[in-house]
Amino acid sequence: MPEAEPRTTESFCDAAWARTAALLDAIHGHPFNTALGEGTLSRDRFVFYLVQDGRYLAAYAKTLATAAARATDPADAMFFAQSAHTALAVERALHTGYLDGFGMGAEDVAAVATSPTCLAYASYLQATALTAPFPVLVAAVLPCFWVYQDVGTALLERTAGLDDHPYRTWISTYSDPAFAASVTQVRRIADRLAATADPETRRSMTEAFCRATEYEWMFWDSAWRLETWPTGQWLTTAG
Ligand SMILES: Cc1ncc(C[n+]2csc(CCO)c2C)c(N)n1
Repeated sequence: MPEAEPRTTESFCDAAWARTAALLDAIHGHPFNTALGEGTLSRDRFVFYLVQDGRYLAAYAKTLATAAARATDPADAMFFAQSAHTALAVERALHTGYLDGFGMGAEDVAAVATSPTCLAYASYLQATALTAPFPVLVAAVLPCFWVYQDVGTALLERTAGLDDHPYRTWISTYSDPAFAASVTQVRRIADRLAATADPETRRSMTEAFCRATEYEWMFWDSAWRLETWPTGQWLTTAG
């Protein structure tokens, strides 16, 4: 009798992270993040990022709330419900604090159109929340946590000792050890679900993880390019 194939011991998260290694390097080395770390990122680009991120967070919180509703394990439901709250409460405070400091009030923010990339990422997450198997939804929300912790920690190392750094508050949010604990938790949930998922679901989980990581790169890139709708010129302004 032929010997059974050895079962792979590599976790879903380790495999997914390895698959996105070059993309993660590209995220770390993106001019937006280099300039953010150096403190030379222009106010325009940072404001663009913050306004779009506010829109993203509203959609992301709904995605997490849907994950809480769909979770069968009460501990998972608690984690996602708590994270939905954090996304809205803590992060919105961060955004509003910066935007107020830049003289951008609620009305100025409301007047900005949601960018194509932000809309695509937010729509992708919300569609996944409503139509994909639960493990695939978890894989899709994972890069948001994980990539930010990775980027935040790297930025903290690069900017250690620079107390007057203009984007210090942003950097410390994502390099906070309490935030690292939430990354560990969501990784554990993803690994547990992947361990019992059928091969097709596991493949879809990897695809969702990669797609969301691509959107993370695109999000920073869209802020760097101050992305607009190429079709905007043909629409009359709202009366
Ligand atoms: C495009 C984009 N991707 C990820 C984050 C980071 N983030 C947003 S909500 C959340 C979890 C709960 O707080 C995390 C880590 C962001 N701000 N913007």
